[in-house]
Amino acid sequence: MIEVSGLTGGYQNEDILTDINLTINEGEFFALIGPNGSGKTTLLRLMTGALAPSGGIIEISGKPIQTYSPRKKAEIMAVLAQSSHVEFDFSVEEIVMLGRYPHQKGLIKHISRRDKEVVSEVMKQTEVYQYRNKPFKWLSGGEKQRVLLAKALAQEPKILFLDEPTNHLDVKHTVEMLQHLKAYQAKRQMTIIAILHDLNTAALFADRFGALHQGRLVKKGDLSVLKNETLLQKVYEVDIKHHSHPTLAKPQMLVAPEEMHHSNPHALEAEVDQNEQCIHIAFPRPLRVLSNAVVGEGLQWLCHFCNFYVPKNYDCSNPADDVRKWLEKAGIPLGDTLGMMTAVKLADKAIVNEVIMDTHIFTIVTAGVGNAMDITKEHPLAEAWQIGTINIMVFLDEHLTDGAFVNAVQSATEAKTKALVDMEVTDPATKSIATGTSTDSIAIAATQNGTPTPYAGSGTRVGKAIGQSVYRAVTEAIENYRTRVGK
Ligand SMILES: Nc1ncnc2c1ncn2[C@@H]1O[C@H](COP(=O)(O)OP(=O)(O)OP(=O)(O)O)[C@@H](O)[C@H]1O
Repeated sequence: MIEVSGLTGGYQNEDILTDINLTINEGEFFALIGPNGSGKTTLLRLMTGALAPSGGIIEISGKPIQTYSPRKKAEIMAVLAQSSHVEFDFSVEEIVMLGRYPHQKGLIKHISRRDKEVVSEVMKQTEVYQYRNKPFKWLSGGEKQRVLLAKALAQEPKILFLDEPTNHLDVKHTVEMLQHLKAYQAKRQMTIIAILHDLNTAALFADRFGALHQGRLVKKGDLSVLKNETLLQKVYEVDIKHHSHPTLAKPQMLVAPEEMHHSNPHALEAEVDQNEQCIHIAFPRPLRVLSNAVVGEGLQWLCHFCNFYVPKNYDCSNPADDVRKWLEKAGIPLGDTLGMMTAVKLADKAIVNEVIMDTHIFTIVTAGVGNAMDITKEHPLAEAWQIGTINIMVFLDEHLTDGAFVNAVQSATEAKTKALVDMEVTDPATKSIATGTSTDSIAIAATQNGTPTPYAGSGTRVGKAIGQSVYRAVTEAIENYRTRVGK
């Protein structure tokens, strides 16, 4: 365990760090974060005993760092410093072997079998084994960094200090190095203290975090440190937003430069293009979208919105691939596009494009009610995937928060269901009023102009605009459908 209390220190009588108090537990991965010049390296140097503090105490396993002999320190801790320039004519293996020095006993050091085993193991772990006979100076920056990490690991330290260990490493080697370190750490209960500039990497691999700002440790704690946008904004002096990693319970940070938040005043002036196969709505700039569409699902920024017609006997074994093929054929850029499917004739579509309660809102709906369902009643589940029949796309000139997007889906769904009630659409299986159809799709797309709106439920201006627009569009689309099929 490392205990830092009341630590003050710096260079040539100038204190860089003031009153640092910190406990780092055995076996944890502690990340030091903070902007350039905030004092991270200075803190690391003080903790390793390379710099003498001007005040305060640093204890390692209950003993002040000053009481450790250099040899004892080298036995328990290893340091991978920032930009270590070793340009001697050593081979990679010789450099890594230097890490074994503290473990070699006697006046005349000799390389033991164990030394050889450890060196070869760490070279394999850091993927430098294949370069073992090469001169170190021939290696690339990233390869050198991995060799120096291997040297540090060869020391078999209890505590590993890393100053920007992923400097020079590409994405693959960054992830691999930190994964190896985590595995190694778990095996040996090694404590890692690392300066990490990349907050996303820190979020993925570190257990706890300390944020330095102008020589003070302004926050320490778990992932909540990285989720604290106000803190990060103060420390880094740039707007940082966090969002959730799509597959891991970890936050990821995104920088949002102020000057890039441009106004988008004509964003709802879309071009609508329609033929028998597809309705294509194209916006000149991307809209933020929440959707369950076949292609473009989740939260995304998209410019193109397509609703494809498919016949009732369409083979739906791979709808996303089909939509991608159709988009490619039509020359519509896949990465910018949302794609839905419907078995309803596209000519039955309804468009409501107006300003409701100060909100410019444009809703387009295709609606067939052949597979209408009452969601509250027990039903045999549909055996095969069926094509969505009420497809709703809502475009708004509003700025919705993520929560407001969810509210907007709620509002649109309530309005759809009200339309089904008023149109007396029934579930053929239960004979009760339907709440939707079995495979409905929805997209809420907003320009994100203006001040963020946190709510879009039925008690809000935006929610009411969505409700009225969707109600009218669904009603008209069902009327069109019924007129065509003669029901
Ligand atoms: N050897 C030195 N002598 C005098 N001042 C120094 C020395 N090394 C660093 N400093 C100063 O101490 C302050 C903190 O530097 P430090 O290297 O600890 O910051 P850092 O947070 O690690 O920055 P970076 O992210 O840029 O590596 C800086 O203002 C720096 O100029």
